Amino acid sequence: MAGFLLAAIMILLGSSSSSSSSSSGSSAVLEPLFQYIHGHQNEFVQRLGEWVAIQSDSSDPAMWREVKRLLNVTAQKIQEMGGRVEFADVGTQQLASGETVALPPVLLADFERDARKPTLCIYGHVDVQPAKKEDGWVTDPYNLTEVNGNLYGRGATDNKGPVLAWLHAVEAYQATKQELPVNLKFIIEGMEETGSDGLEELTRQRNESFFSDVDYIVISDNVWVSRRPALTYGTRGSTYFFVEVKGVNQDLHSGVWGGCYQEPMSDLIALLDSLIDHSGKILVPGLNEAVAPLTEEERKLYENIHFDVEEVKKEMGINHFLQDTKEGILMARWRYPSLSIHGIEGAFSDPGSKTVIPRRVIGKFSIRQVPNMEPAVVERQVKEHLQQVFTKRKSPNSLAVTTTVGAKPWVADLKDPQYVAGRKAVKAGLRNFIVTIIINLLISVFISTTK
Ligand SMILES: CC(C)C[C@H](NC(=O)CN)C(=O)O
Repeated sequence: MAGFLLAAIMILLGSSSSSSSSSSGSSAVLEPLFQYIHGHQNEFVQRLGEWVAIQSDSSDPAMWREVKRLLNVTAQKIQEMGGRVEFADVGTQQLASGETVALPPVLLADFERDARKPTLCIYGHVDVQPAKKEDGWVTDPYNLTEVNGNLYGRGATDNKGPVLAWLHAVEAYQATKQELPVNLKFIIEGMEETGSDGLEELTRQRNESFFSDVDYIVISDNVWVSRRPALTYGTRGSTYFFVEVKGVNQDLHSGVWGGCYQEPMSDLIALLDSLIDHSGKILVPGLNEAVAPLTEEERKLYENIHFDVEEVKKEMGINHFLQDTKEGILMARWRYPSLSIHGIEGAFSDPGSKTVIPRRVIGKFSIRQVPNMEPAVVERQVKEHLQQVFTKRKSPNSLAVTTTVGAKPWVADLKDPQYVAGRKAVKAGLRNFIVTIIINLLISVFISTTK
């Protein structure tokens, strides 16, 4: 929690060092800010606990009321700090049942503007993906719990903590009567975890209004590679697949019916197994061909990235990576496509045994895509491949493949002035932070020796 807040402060201070504002990233600003943060740590964590307790699961339309509740809580906090808020309508979604429902709105907010300062727009989301204790959580996912100095709760990192960190940074500036070095705007959504329905269209519509004076957008919705600050300059895209195999019209007892007909689950397992091999290679024909080739310049970038393979192995409990080198592992995570199987709906997954043969199962997997892959092409390639495998099995069951999400990959130019400024800002913020820590240490040593 303190890490997110620190990162937010670092960015604000970093931005101030390049603006003409009288505020500066000196210890005169930092000192009261850090004191305020230190003194309100429990309150901040308690607020994060309240946010985590709101089950804002955007994958379930029945839970959208909770998504809206948290958007309201966020708006209220912004208003209490003097911000203006607007809930922008982003249309409707048709559910599998055929019913059409209104999507949770997107929260747009801003604070009083000073024309001499640059304007920073913070993007964040307050929705989460489903989480149940049975999924393997050690603690209740919706009850923020501290274990060995770390806070665990659904959405604590992705993305409630970072959104709150920004709000707490504003609170700290205001409470200590420090002038914010930038103008701030917020765009907070509640549908990110299911593909940000309506968001792209909204940003287009508001390009000439809400976004017209925005100089920089900050997306605090990613993780650092190590404990060193990191700027994300690209993310992989994603297409989410549902593979439905339907058999008879009721679940059957394996002792009574097993052996006399083709079970949907066997078809599904064969289909899922045809997607990827033991080395992580995606077996869908044509899919890897679109991947942008690795240039020497790009390869070199990976050499300097701090990522301690042995430490990560220990921390994550991974005893073997599919790649042999740090660079190979990072490239597999960032610049090559990957395919992950997430679950099977309709299959028995509770503890204990059950001898039922499910009549209908839906396999779920997703493909992370990279430049120059096109979600529409990937979708076609996967559907054709699955159909071919299914046809070869001569199964009497029925197959249906559908998709959601379809997010394109993006990669920014690291030499773009905004990234150059971002790097400088992080360095400046970090330098100021370290200087303040040293000054504080020296002061406390001086006080204790003169007592
Ligand atoms: C489009 C995806 C389903 C969204 C999801 N986003 C995040 O995790 C962002 N922190 C993802 O799985 O990438």
